Amino acid sequence: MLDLATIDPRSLGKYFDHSVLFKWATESDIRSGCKQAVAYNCAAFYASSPHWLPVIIEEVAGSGVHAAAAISFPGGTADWRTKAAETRHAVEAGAEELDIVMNIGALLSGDVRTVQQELKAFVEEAGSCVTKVILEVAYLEDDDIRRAADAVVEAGAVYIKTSTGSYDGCDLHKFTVMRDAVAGTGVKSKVAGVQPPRPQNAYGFLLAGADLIGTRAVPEIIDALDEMRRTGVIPGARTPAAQA
Ligand SMILES: O=C[C@H](O)COP(=O)(O)O
Repeated sequence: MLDLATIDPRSLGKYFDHSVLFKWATESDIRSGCKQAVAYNCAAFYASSPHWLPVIIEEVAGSGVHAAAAISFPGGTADWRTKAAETRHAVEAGAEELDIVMNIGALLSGDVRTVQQELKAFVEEAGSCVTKVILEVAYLEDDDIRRAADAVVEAGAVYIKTSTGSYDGCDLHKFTVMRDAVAGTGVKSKVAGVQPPRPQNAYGFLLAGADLIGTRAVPEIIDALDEMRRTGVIPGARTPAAQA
């Protein structure tokens, strides 16, 4: 868990995956995002598909930031074979980390088998990539989140992730249901789509046990957390004197 009091500031970025996922992103937008990810020493940089991987790989080369892509983003409704083929292409293009969007329409229809099939194929095709599965928790009841988590654990993915950031977001309750559903399994949790993407919110989810935050707002969030680290001041926290 993140401890701002003791963390080496260069390690702060490793709690964050940076991304440029908007539909109209140009090569220039992707390159700028990569440069930010490198400057903030993020864990990975994501674009919305494998298309941008050659550009990302060029930009992050030698930095320790992993080149990453989203699969079937943002809808996740593609057939499992299409998802597997996209994953294979991403691996061939040099991806180091991959986030796939789960077919929650199938899950909510009771078709867990399709979800299991697509996740198994994803993990197999991903090989040595770090694998992450996005649920889109805003559209799932607690029991749906638990069923989705079971499929993620069964598939052997490395991370389970709350949201794409393209639809409704994630709240602390949904995150804790997801976190608890994978507790003790070794599957790690990634939070994204928190609205608004503010430092206090990112910090709150990290304190609640998130292993990683995915966000488009890396500079704003990491700058604020670093300020908190340097000053020992938590924004919004009241001092004992102020509470009296
Ligand atoms: O991983 C997801 C994306 O980084 C989007 O997250 P965001 O909506 O919180 O910026």
